[in-house]
Amino acid sequence: MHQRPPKKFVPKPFEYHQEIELKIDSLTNLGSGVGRVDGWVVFVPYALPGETVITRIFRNDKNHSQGDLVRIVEASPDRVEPGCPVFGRCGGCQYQHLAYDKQLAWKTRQIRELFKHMAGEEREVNFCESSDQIWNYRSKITPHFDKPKDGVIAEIGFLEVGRRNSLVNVENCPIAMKEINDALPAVHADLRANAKQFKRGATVLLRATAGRVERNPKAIAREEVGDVKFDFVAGEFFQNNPFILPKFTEYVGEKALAGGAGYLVDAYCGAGLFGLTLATRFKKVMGVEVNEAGAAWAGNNVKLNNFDNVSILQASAEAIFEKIDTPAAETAVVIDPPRKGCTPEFLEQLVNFGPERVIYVSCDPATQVRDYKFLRDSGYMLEEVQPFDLFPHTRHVESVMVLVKSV
Ligand SMILES: C[S@@+](CC[C@H](N)C(=O)[O-])C[C@H]1O[C@@H](n2cnc3c(N)ncnc32)[C@H](O)[C@@H]1O
Repeated sequence: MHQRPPKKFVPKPFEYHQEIELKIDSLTNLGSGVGRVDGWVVFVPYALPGETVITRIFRNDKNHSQGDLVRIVEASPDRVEPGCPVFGRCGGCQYQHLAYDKQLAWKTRQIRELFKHMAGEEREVNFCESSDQIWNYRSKITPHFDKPKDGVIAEIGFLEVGRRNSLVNVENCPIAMKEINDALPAVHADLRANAKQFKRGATVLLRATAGRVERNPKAIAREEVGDVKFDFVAGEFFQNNPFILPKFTEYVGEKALAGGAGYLVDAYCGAGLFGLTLATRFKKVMGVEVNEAGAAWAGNNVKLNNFDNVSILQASAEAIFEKIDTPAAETAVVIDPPRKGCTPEFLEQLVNFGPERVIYVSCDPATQVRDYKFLRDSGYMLEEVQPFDLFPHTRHVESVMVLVKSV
């Protein structure tokens, strides 16, 4: 007898908790294994390509089903021991059980598949560039806890896989930097000792900065990339894998310069990462940031590093090109929008300005490919796609597209 199904369970094509044997042949960009039964797709998190597994179905959707991994009948040679005791329960990492070079290969392939499915193109994608450090790389974590019950905090950690309101206690996070892990037990102890003060749950910040850990989101943090210094507000955005930033910014710089541009626009500039690391190679750099505090700190970083050829504009990227007076044919534009990508208004202004090349940096390749189609249809040719693994052991990947004006 199978367990009683939830009310909304659709009983086709599988029964609730039916166990089936499945051969896994690929990985989705959410990190789930994919297998097929007579052509019907079944997603199984933590099952790897090449494996035969037993899965227990818990949901049938319109064109696929979802199952839990019950048992591995035949393991992949790429399966490795995860580095974290709560891997598989904690929602933070999806790939700790997959050999690192295969993580890179799958991230590369997933971007290739986005081009195929979203843009109808067979595209070469360069092999994903690895992070120099693949454990203890994250410079920021933000664990949560729920409202204390009877003065006791239960878990302090991250969302449990597949849940919206259940946390996994995380005492040590092997992808976070060593100083964060060194500080974590005292942070847990401190929160638990003060549990009675919390009327509700909260999120806490642990930001590694200059060899120490900052917990105040309003404090000023510092990062250095090569010999460029960045000050920013600890709770705000800064790329959180410092071990890959030198080669990441170097690549963006090399591509921005490749057509001979003397001017650089860094749209969505944050604390100024691209504009400032590349400032010495351009005659003039203009950074644009919508966040007022962010823009002020970017301006501050210009002074901190004594650049006299960089200006920072506090504005929405949508409204910058009217203010940019550099010759478009000699200007390269770096864009690095949030996950949702660029707005149509921004893209229209960009192509109306018509820079010689656009280096599009994105942490969500799906919205990036969507925006690429607009740029392609507006006369930009895709020269190269280079993923960077800013987030080892997770499903996330940073993707850089190099687009050159062709008409
Ligand atoms: C993914 S971050 C990149 C920041 C920076 N390039 C870096 O690598 O550190 C995106 C940035 O875009 C800013 N932003 C979001 N919408 C914007 C808009 N419409 N115009 C300008 N900046 C925007 C955010 O505040 C954030 O700092």
